[in-house]
Amino acid sequence: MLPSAGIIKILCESLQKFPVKALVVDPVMVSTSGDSLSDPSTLTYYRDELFAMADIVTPNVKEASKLLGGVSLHTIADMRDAAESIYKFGPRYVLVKGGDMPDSSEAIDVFYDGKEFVELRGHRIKTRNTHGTGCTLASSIAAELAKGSSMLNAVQVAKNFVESALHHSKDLVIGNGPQGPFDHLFRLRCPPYNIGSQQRFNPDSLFLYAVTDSRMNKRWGHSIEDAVKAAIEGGATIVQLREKDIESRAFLEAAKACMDICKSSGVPLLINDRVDIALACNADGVHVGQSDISAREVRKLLGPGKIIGVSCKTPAQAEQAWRDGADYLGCGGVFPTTTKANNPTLGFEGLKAVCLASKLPVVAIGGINATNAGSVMELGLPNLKGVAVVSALFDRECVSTETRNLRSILTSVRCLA
Ligand SMILES: Cc1ncc(COP(=O)(O)OP(=O)(O)O)c(N)n1
Ligand SMILES: Cc1ncsc1CCOP(=O)(O)O
Ligand SMILES: [Mg+2]
Repeated sequence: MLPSAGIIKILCESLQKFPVKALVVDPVMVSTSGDSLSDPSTLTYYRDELFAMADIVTPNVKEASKLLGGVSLHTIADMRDAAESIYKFGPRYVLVKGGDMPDSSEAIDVFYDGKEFVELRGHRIKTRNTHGTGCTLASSIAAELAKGSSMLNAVQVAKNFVESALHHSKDLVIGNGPQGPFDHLFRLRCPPYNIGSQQRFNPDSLFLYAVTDSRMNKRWGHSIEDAVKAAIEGGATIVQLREKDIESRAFLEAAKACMDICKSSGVPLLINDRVDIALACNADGVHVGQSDISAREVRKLLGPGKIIGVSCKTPAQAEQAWRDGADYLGCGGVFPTTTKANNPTLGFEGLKAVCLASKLPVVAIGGINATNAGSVMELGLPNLKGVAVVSALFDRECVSTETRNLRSILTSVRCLA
């Protein structure tokens, strides 16, 4: 908070003398509650001195209006115009935050890089505990930039963090004023972070991802529960129920039983495609593909604490999945597969392209078995966390033996790395 022109001047001089790696300027002029927090003479100094040095400027709509001489901002189009005008003051990027826009079911921020606009959409969390959201967002952006993130990435991560913190603090009752504080340390306060007793997603759990298939189980006379039990016994680190031809009622019963099995072993259980089943059995998450409900919609339905995986075959799909709030990407078919009809084979080149384009953890899928799993992990891509396997585990008589064998192959590659 820079309350006077003199202080902004001193700050600018200091920044010239001691340049910083990235400068995030949150022009704290009007609080969410509407209070003016700086003297009117600061306006010129913000616009003419500080903004030109900034990597990003992050006004809320009231501040954007003030910076632009009191223009009214009521629509996304107004926010875009404001971002364009503020960009002319010289920062590299502008983020106009729409959290205070009335009558909107979403919290939409407009990001502008001088050429293109990106609308960042989040859930509007109904709570009075919003004190300090702007400061938190700006600080989170700075922290992400310090970690080496790109600007859009940093903004998205920061926005996700604020949304999660708001969600986890929404029912706190502290203090009397119109606004309450929110809890930045919510991840420590409720280690489950997830709803219920589940653990927050650990990308290392993608190491050996067992994906079930009801036809294969039928062929070998295995129930879904037995197959899942055997996969976990053999060392599967995460399980997905991919049951394409089972009736909903039977699926839910099996999913509930599998939840009990997975919970007692500390292995996350995801449901393929079916958000309804995931909600009904309180699964750890959902995996969706490009023709399923989007990750953004799934996130709205499941909330911030659940795991969402998205199948991606291209860098563009990976970028979209990240924007939509996915936790990991499933990339494949790396090799030809007969488990999923008409699934294009990407090969190592396709897998590499997706991994390199994203910061999200990736699990490779498609035709992976004991003979080729090692070669996938030997690619040594830092965000490639593991392999997802269907037939090489479940189209076999002894699921636990196959899983154990694959796990030991993956472990030996990891030990050599
Ligand atoms: C881990 C993982 N990766 C990819 C997929 C494929 O999902 P999708 O493209 O939606 O195809 P279906 O599995 O629904 O046929 C997956 N299931 N799991
Ligand atoms: C679901 C899916 N998505 C891409 S490939 C594939 C099938 C993987 O099955 P398998 O491991 O038997 O090749
Ligand atoms: Mg699907």
